[in-house]
Amino acid sequence: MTTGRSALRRLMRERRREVPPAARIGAAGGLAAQLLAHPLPPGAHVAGYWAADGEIPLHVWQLRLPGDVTYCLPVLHEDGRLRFAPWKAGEAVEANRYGIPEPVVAADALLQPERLDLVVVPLVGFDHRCHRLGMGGGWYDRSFAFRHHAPAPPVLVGAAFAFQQVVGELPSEDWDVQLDAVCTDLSTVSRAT
Ligand SMILES: Nc1nc2c(c(=O)[nH]1)N(C=O)[C@@H](CNc1ccc(C(=O)N[C@@H](CCC(=O)O)C(=O)O)cc1)CN2
Ligand SMILES: Nc1ncnc2c1ncn2[C@@H]1O[C@H](COP(=O)(O)OP(=O)(O)OP(=O)(O)O)[C@@H](O)[C@H]1O
Repeated sequence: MTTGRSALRRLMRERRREVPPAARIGAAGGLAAQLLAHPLPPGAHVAGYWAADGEIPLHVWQLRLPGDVTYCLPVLHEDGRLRFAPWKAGEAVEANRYGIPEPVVAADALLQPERLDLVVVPLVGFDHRCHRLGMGGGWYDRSFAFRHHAPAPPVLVGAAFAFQQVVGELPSEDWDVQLDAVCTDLSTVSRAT
């Protein structure tokens, strides 16, 4: 069902980009409230993303995180798996090959995906089973493939506008990593256990 996936991806990306600025800012606040309901261990390492292509923004959540939490952003790595770099507002970033800013840090400051407690995962579409349709690079699926056989942490929580939930079920592939939950501006959908 590769065609189904690419047509849906195009449609959802268009809808995401069409959200007016005021609605986008309001949605970021609603999303933050949903995300903050997830308990974090003391000194947690969490990953967000730098919103691009109309994605729901994470800045409100980032600003409201407890002071002992380390916020990280994804960094593309040549082995096809993401690394995560601690990042605070104002620190240096550089556009990656997709034009998405990523922190400029020394290699030894990068964290492996396994090191994180909570990962907020960008997505294009999701369904009631917490299956995810991403941008099509397979980055999150490769990086968190270990979650097929291992329990959380990291807890994987998708972030989306409520309208990104599809009716019915997404066509899925063997490699798709199911999310533990998806938070939207309006509510949280949890994976059936
Ligand atoms: N904000 C954000 N950061 C992220 C992701 C994401 O979805 N959102 N990723 C989630 O995996 C990774 C990057 N994956 C991406 C995969 C494809 C495209 C993309 O725009 N593709 C273009 C054409 C490809 C190209 O230019 O080579 C397109 O589809 O139009 C962007 C990011 C890591 N960082
Ligand atoms: N665990 C894996 N091992 C090897 N290749 C993988 C794995 N997971 C995904 N891929 C590859 O990644 C490609 C893209 O996958 P898919 O279309 O599901 O990406 P996506 O989840 O939408 O993207 P992203 O995570 O970048 O947002 C697939 O064609 C597949 O070949």
